[in-house]
Amino acid sequence: MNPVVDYMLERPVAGLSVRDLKANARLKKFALAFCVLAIFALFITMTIPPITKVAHGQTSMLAVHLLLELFAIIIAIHVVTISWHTFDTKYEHSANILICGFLIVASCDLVHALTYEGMPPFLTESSTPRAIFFWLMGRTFEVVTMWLLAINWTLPLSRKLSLLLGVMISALLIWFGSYSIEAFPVTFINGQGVTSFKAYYEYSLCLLYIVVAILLWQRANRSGETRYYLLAVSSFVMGIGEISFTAYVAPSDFQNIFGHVYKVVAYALLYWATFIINIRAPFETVRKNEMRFRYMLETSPIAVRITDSSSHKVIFANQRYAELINLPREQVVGTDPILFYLNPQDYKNVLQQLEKGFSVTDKMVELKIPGAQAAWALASYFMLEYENKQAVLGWFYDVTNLKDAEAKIQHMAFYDALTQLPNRRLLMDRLNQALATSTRNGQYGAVLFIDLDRFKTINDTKGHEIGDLLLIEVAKRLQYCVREGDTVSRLGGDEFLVVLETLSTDTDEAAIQAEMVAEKIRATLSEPYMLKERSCYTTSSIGIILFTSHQENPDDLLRYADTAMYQAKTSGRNTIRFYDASMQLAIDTRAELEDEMRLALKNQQFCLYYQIQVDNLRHSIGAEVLLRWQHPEHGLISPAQFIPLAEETGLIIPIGKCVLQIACTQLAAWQNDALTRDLTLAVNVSAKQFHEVDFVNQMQQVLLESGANPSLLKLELTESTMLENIEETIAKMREIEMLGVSFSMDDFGTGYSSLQYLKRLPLSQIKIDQSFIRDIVSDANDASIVQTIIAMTETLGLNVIAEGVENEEQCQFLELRGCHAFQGYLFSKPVPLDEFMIFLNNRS
Ligand SMILES: Nc1nc2c(ncn2[C@@H]2O[C@@H]3COP(=O)(O)O[C@H]4[C@@H](O)[C@H](n5cnc6c(=O)[nH]c(N)nc65)O[C@@H]4COP(=O)(O)O[C@H]3[C@H]2O)c(=O)[nH]1
Repeated sequence: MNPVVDYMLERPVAGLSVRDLKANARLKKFALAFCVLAIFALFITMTIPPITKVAHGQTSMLAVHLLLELFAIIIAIHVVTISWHTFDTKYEHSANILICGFLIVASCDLVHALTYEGMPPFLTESSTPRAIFFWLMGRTFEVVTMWLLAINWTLPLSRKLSLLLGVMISALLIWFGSYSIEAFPVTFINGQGVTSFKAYYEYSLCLLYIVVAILLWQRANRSGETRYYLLAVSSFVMGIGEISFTAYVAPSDFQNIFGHVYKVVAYALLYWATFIINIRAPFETVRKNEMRFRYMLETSPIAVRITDSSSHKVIFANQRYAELINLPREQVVGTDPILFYLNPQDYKNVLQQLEKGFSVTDKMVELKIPGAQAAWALASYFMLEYENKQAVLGWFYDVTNLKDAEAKIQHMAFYDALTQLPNRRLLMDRLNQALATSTRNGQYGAVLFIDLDRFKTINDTKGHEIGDLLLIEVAKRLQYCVREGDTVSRLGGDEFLVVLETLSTDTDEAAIQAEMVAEKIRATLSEPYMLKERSCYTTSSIGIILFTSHQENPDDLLRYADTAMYQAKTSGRNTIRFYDASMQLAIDTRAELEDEMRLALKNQQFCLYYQIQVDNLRHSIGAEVLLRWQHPEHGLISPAQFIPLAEETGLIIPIGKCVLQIACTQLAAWQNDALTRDLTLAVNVSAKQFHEVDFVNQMQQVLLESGANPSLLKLELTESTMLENIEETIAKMREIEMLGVSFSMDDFGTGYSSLQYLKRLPLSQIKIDQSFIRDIVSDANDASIVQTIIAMTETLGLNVIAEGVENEEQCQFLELRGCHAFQGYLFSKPVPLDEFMIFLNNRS
C-alpha cells in the first residue's frame, strides 16, 4: 500500500475524505431505494385483507412474535451497553440520551413481548391491550429519543443518572401497564380489532417517525456522518411500519406480523448505525490517523530514520532519508547507520546520551554519502517504541545547501571574486597574525605593495576582458613566487599585496630576503603574457616595508608600503623601493595641502593679483591676473606651491572657473572707467581646465553672465597644453576665438616651439618666458633665442610680449630687437586690485 496515495483518498474535502464522500453517496442511494421499497411493500400489505394468518395456531404466532421482539430488544440493549461504554468518546453528547431512551424502549418491548396475548402471566395476566400499551410506550420513547438525537439535544446528566432515569421511567411504565391499564384509553376490542385511538396514536407515531427521519436526513447531509442516514432510514421504516399496526383485527393477523418485520428491519438499521458509531468509527479514526501520520512522514522534507536499538539496524526510513543517503529506498532498511557518519564517534556519543535517558537535538552532523558529496544535516534523536521494539528515532534536516551557501558567503566576504585571492579584510587579519608571530619569535616580516605599471592603458586599449585575464595571471604568478605560509592578496584594481613571514631576525638580512622575493616577483611579472592568443606585457612597481613588532599598525604598514611603491613608480617604474620616512612626510604634506585647498575653495581664500602689461611708450595696455592663496595661518601662498597639486587632483577645474569668473566680472566693471576701458586682461588657463569637454560652453556662459567684452580677454595657454591633442585643441581654440576671445602662448621657448604647430594655432600673441629675459643682456645665447622668437612672431604676424622684465637694460634690449610689449617688476609686481587701481591712477 502506498501511504501517499492512500492518504490522498483520505484527504478531507470540505471536512470529508474522498472515501467518506463516495461511501455517503452510495449510502444515500441505498437509503432512498430502501425507503421506496418499504413504501411499496407497505402498499402491498395494506391491500391484503386483515384476516390472513401468518402462523398456524396461537402458539406458533407467539413464537414468531417473541423471536421478532427479541431481536429488537437485543439491539436496544446493545445500543444501551455500547453507549454506556463509549460515553467518554467523541459521541458522548448523544450517549446519555441513548442510554436512557433505549433502556425504556428495551424494557417496554420486553414487557410487550411477555404480556402478548397467550403468553403466561407476567406480573398480571397477559392481554392484547396491555401488550399494545407497552408497544405504544416503546415506540413513543423510541421516536422521542431519535428526535432528540436528530436535534442534537443532550441530557444534562451523568451516565449513571441517565441509566437511573431510564430504569425509573421503565419501572413506572411497567407498573402502570400491569396494574392501572384501565386508566389508559381502550386500544383493542376483541373481535373488532384496534380502536380508533390506537389507530390515531399509530398515525401520530408514523408522522413523528417521518418528521424525525427528515430531521436525521438533514443532519446527515450537514455533518456527512453515515450513521445519521441509517438512523433516518430506520426512523422512516419504523414510521411507515406503524401504519400496518392500525389495520389488524386479531393480533395474529398478517398486518401485525408485518409491522413487527418492519420494526426488525428498522432495528437492523439502528444496529448498523450504532455499530458504525461505536465499533467501526473508532477503528476508522485510528486507521485514518495512522495514514495521516504516515503521509506526513513520507512527504516530510525532513529525513526520518528508525533504528532498532539492540541490532542498531535501520527498521524504517522515509523517502527523504533514502534520498539523503543516496540509496534506493528498498536498500535502506537493514543498513547500519554508523557507516554513514563521517565521524562515527558522533553517533556513538548520541547513543550514549540516549542510553542515559536524554534526547539529542539539533546536532550538526556530516554524513558520508556513497557516490556523492558529503552532506550536512541538523539531526535530533529520541528513544521510541516501534513495533514492540525499543528503537531510536532520528530526524535529519538536510542543511548541505545552507552550508554551501554559508561557505560561499564566507568566501565572498574574504576573497576577491576575480582572482580568488584573499581580499583586504582577510589580508588585515593575516597581517595581524603575522605581526603577532613576529612579536613572538623576533623574526622580521615584510609587506610588499605591488602595482602594475600602465595597467590602465592595457585595460583601455585591449579591453576589460584582457585586463581581467591579466590580473588573474598576475595572481597566479605571485602565488608561485612566494612560500606557502606567505599571503598574496588583491586590494582592488591592479594593486596586490604580499605579506612575507618568518624572515631573518637581522634587519639587513631580512631586507635582502624581502628584496630577493620582490625581485623574483618583478622579474616574473615582466615576463610576456599570452591572453586569448594575444601577447601582452606589463611591469610592476614594488614598495617594501619590513616589520618586526606588534606595535606596528597594519593600516600604517599598508600606507608605508604604498608610499614606497609610489616612490618606485616615480623612480621610473619596473623598480623596487623600500619605504623611506622622508618620502612619507612629503606625501602626508601633500595630502594635507589637498585637504586645505578644498577648504580654501569653500572658504573663498583664493584671490587675484593684477600685474600690469605696458607698451614701448610705457602706456598701460593690459594686465595679467595671477592667483594667490590667502592662507589663514601661512599667509600669502604663491601659485607655484599649489597649482601643480591642484592640477594633479583636478581641483584646478573649480579654481580655474572661479578665476575666469572674477576676471571677466572685473573686465566688465572696467568698461565704465575711461582709465581701464581699453585694458586687456590675460588669464592663465591650465591644461586640465582647457581640455574639459564643455570648456567652450563654460567660456560662453561666463562671458554672458559677466557681460565682459570678449575682445579684451586673453587666455594664456602653455605650449604643452596646446600641443596635447593638437587637432582637438585647434578646433576648441577656433570655437573660442569665434566668441571674440584671443589666445596668448605662455612661457614660449621653454618647450617644443615648433614653427609648424605655431602656424596652425589660432594665436594672437606669444609670451617670451622670463627665463630668457633674466640674462638677456649678458647671455648671448638667451639674446639670440629671444631675437629668433621675435623674428618668428613677425613672420607669423603675431604680437609678442616679454615677461619678467626687471630693468631698463632688458627693456631697451627687447625694444631694439622689435618687442614692444612688456610685463615685469620694472613696471609693477602683481598687486591686489585696489593697489592696482591706485597704481593706474598714479600713472595717468
Ligand atoms: N622673478 C620675476 N617674476 C616675475 C616678474 N614679473 C612677473 N613675474 C612672475 O612670473 C609669473 C608669470 O606667470 P606665469 O608665467 O603665467 O606663471 C604662473 C602661472 O603658470 C601659474 N598661475 C598663476 N595664476 C594662475 C591661474 O589663475 N591659473 C592657472 N592655471 N595658473 C596660474 O602660476 C605661475 C606662477 O605665478 P606667479 O608666482 O604669480 O608668478 C608670475 C609672476 O609673479 C619679474 O619681473 N621677475
